[in-house]
Amino acid sequence: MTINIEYVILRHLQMKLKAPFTTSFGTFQTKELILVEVVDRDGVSGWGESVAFAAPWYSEETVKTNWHMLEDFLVPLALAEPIHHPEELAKRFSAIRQNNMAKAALEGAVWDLYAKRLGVPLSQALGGTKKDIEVGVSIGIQPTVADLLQVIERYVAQGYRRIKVKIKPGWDVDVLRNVRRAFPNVPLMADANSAYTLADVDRLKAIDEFGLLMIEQPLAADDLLDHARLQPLLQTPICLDESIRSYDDARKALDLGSCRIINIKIGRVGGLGEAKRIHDLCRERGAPVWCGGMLEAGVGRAHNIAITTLENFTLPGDTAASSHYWDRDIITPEVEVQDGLIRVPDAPGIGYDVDRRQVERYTQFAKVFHRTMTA
Ligand SMILES: O=C(O)CCC(=O)c1ccccc1C(=O)O
Ligand SMILES: [Mg+2]
Repeated sequence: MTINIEYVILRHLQMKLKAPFTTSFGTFQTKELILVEVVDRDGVSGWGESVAFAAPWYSEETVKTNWHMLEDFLVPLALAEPIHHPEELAKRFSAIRQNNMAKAALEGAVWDLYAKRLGVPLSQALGGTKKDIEVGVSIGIQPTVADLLQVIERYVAQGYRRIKVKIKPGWDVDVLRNVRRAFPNVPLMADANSAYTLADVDRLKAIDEFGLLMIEQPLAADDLLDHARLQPLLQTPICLDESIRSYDDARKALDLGSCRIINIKIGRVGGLGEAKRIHDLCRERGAPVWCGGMLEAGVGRAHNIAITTLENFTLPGDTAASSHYWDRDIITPEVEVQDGLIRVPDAPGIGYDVDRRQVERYTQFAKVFHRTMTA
């Protein structure tokens, strides 16, 4: 198949979160994001979403650096020549270092277009087989432990398959003890977002008694070695998030024993193609994976659902319902969770319609890039 992109529209959206979301590194009140629409000669649209945040707390990429990379480098590369397969685009992008979230946003739009042209769901185009996916929910740091227990109660009642709580020094061992006491059987994990160092090893060991599924990214975002030192000292499996930006990072982490589980975020690793390669590697190595979240709007959420249909996504991810984040999402239908499950859509491409009226409402500015006329 040949994809000829006729033009690309970048839109900058701002969406208010229903509730502030607090991690060890800061609080999110609103989400700014870039929506990528690629349109081919027949007027078929493919959609992608940049998951970079407005500020460089989680990673060095931001909404503005993504816009710059897309406008000045990536969109011109995508428009330069026909594309025969989305994987080809990722190869074209490899000349540009890092900037994975910007690359993934455009690559994801091309994957959606590719699957729509084939007339198959994106999940199927990626090789996924599941008809529904099990999901969990990530719960931010709350003002008090009582607040946290109340929030967890609500999500457990909604049927989410596992609860993730954010931790940081001073909001960790006691908090987890209280959560465990109130919910002795709930599948539970904690995400530190790099808030600790090896000097905190005793505090981290103290977490072992709560029988967590895993502890996510306790140490530095760019580290594999200290995590490899830490893992043998803990019973709790380490899951890496921030540290895994490529297939090679995943290979090295598994070789070193830096983790036993990997959180795959499509944006962080540079696209669906790389996400799938990491998934395949982890399957061969017997390491389970799950799909992380970046407070995505509907388009990014749909991509997460599609990749999660691959068989080695055996642990519930962070892809919660649209209504967990937004008063009104940008897709129809919105993503719904019933009994902790999301039904995988079977319409072509991402399988949800982009609601252009809502997109308009949230768009602050946009820019169109046309293929350069030749001959
Ligand atoms: O609900 C979500 O989308 C995931 C929430 C989450 O845990 C998160 C949110 C913002 C930045 C980093 C992370 C993370 O997984 O580390
Ligand atoms: Mg994380």
